[in-house]
Amino acid sequence: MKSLYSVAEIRNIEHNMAESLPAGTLMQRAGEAAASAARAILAGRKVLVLAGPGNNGGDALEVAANLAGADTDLDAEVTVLYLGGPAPSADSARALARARASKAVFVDSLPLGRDWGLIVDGLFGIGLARPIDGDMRALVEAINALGRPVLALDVPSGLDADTGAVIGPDGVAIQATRTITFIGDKPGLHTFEGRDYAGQVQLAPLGIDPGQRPAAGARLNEPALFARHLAPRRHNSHKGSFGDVAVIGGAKGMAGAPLMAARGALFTGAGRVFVAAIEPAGAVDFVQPEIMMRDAQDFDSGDATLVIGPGMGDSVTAMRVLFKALEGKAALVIDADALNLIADSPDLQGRLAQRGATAIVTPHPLEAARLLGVTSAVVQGDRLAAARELASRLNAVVVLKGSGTVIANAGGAVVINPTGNAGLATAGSGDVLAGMCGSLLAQGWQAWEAAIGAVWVHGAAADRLVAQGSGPIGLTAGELPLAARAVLNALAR
Ligand SMILES: NC(=O)C1=CN([C@@H]2O[C@H](COP(=O)(O)OP(=O)(O)OC[C@H]3O[C@@H](n4cnc5c(N)ncnc54)[C@H](O)[C@@H]3O)[C@@H](O)[C@H]2O)[C@@H](O)CC1
Ligand SMILES: Nc1ncnc2c1ncn2[C@@H]1O[C@H](COP(=O)(O)OP(=O)(O)O)[C@@H](O)[C@H]1O
Ligand SMILES: [K+]
Repeated sequence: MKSLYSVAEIRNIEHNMAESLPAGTLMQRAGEAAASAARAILAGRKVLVLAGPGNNGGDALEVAANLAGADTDLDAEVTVLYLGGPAPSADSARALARARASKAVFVDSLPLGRDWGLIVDGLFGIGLARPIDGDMRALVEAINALGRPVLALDVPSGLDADTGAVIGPDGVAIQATRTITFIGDKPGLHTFEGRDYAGQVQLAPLGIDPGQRPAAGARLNEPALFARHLAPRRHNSHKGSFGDVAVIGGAKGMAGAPLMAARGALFTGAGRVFVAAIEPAGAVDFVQPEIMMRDAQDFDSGDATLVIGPGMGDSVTAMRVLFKALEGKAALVIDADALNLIADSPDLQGRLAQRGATAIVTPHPLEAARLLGVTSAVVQGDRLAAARELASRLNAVVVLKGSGTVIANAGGAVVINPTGNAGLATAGSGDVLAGMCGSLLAQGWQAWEAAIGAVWVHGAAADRLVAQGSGPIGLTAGELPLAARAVLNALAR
């Protein structure tokens, strides 16, 4: 299981471990792990180590001592820019003495030149308490402008390890190539701005075995979390075995949105797929004639799983079909315009909450903000908290979309999705995801697993397309269903 620990949880683990280990042990282990990570990505002889005033700086000094120690076989020139205060911790003071005794050269400003084979970022870790400003800010900007490989220690300096936001207002953060994070992985490295700043994330548990770590508040999505539903299909099956999905949406001028969702459902294995259009645009979809076209006004969805909202608009008809869907017993995916209608109506919010936890809601940050009555900046400022709060208010599985999609349920479980890329930032990709959620629900998956499974496969489909050269620039939502089919079949095998 890939646990993600909040800063408070990490501090707690540190606190418990400190009692059973000799002083300085964790910092020494951090310094050793980071020095091997540094060797692995070194792209030249010159190494610049940035060491800040706290224990993150102490880690950096350990790295410098290890790379420039008398006994090292590494032919590196290590320069240390030490920005420590007058009272370093005992651990940091010990690390400083070790680094001073090594071949590392200490400087007090950023040396000219840009031929660093590696820059080690030990300015701030999980102790950053306010935006980086003044000279330190200028240093961060200068480092980022160099465009050299950067290994961040624990967290890229300036990034909030809990939320993935650059600590602001108007903050800056180190842009890392790779982040080696200590004791436990952290949510902020995987969502919002975190993926861009952290680069590749590597965990160094520092010898603390999983049994000594309490359960984490969040985890990273992976197929093991939904694997129980990934069975090969039985020979003795028929289209009724894999459920019906009905996508309700498609107001005037928005006929494409429910079709995208319907294709998402069809290509991930739903037995039969309908589009019930608010404004019927045609009797057949000639690109995908398997999809059955109906009029939402008089459509009887029977037992079909409903995906409601793509391109649905806010007409009286839209409101009426949404009301009916919330009253019904069918499993439900609520997306796009349906979310906006619910945001405007405390009555509908109450009905959704009372319905039981069979609904998946798939807001992007602005839709989530409307539902919570805040701005999208507030939602993005703490995506985990926003998803948790929405899941609890709506008593539903919430998929808060965006880089590092956050999935939460009313029981407090939180998962961050690591698949996907900026190729998904294109119109219609959310519709495809909603259809995929509906498809897995229709095939009998539980709401939680349908949501995390669909999000994982949707992102992996985009990653597959990028690996084939079809993105991220110009990737279209219409390409996702076929790629998702390949990903899902590979998992099922
Ligand atoms: N305590 C432990 O057992 C371990 C700690 N480790 C390292 O220690 C780090 C946490 O250390 P700290 O708690 O000392 O925190 P940091 O090193 O992240 O930074 C705290 C220091 O920065 C100052 N500061 C905070 N915000 C500032 C700002 N905006 N501008 C200027 N100064 C600012 C604080 O006054 C304090 O001196 C972790 O991220 C990790 O790298 C590791 O060595 C593993 C073990
Ligand atoms: N930069 C990104 N990285 C990863 N996933 C992204 C990114 N941008 C968008 N996505 C994903 O693409 C989909 C977009 O959905 P949405 O915003 O509803 O768009 P639309 O309504 O146009 O389909 C979501 O699944 C979202 O998580
Ligand atoms: K750092």
